Amino acid sequence: MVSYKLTYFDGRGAGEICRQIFAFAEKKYEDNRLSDEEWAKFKATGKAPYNQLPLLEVDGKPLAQSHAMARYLAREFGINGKTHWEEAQVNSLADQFKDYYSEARPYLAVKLGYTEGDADELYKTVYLPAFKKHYGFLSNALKASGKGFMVGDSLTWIDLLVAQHSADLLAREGEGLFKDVPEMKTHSQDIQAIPQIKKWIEKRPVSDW
Ligand SMILES: N[C@@H](CCC(=O)N[C@@H](CS)C(=O)NCC(=O)O)C(=O)O
Repeated sequence: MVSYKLTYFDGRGAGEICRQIFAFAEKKYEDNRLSDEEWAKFKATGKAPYNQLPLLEVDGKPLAQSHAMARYLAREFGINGKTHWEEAQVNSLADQFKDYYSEARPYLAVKLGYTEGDADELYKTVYLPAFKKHYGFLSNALKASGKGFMVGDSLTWIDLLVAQHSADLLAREGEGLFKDVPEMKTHSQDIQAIPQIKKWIEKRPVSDW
């Protein structure tokens, strides 16, 4: 049997997508959560190829970069898209999601307490334009599929990634943010109601991020 170990911090962040893929596929893995002190020691071992987390170890072999890890696991467990074309659509959305995150980062960094700044001002000038643009793209994909999924007629890992981010936004920023894209709120709620995902959300460690 293949052994999987996921090392990340004690938060959802960039580690959560792999945890949800494991949860959906009902696969066993070690959910290794490090404190900042433990991370400093781990980093010094040089085991993380790019000196960052998350890190996935498959039978002891390391793989870094959360999207590469998610793509690998999704392919292993059959939620990467039913055809090569669907897989490419999933990858396209995932790359676009990274662009959204880069644009939103100045606001998110302040809002989550990593840097100092005027969160209200950044919300108006940086975050809202990024949200409107990129959630518009996500909404277009969802409407094009017409099946409640971002791509095709079944769940892929991009649904898990987007649904968790939307759930975090709904909890943190409120429902008003989704007034022009209510279908994205429904998408998040529907994906997170999938029995394996719902079960994981109920039992996962509680964290602020
Ligand atoms: N593009 C990378 C980003 C990884 C990243 O930014 N990791 C942060 C935590 S979310 C980290 O390891 N921070 C600790 C450090 O850099 O020492 C991914 O998606 O995996």
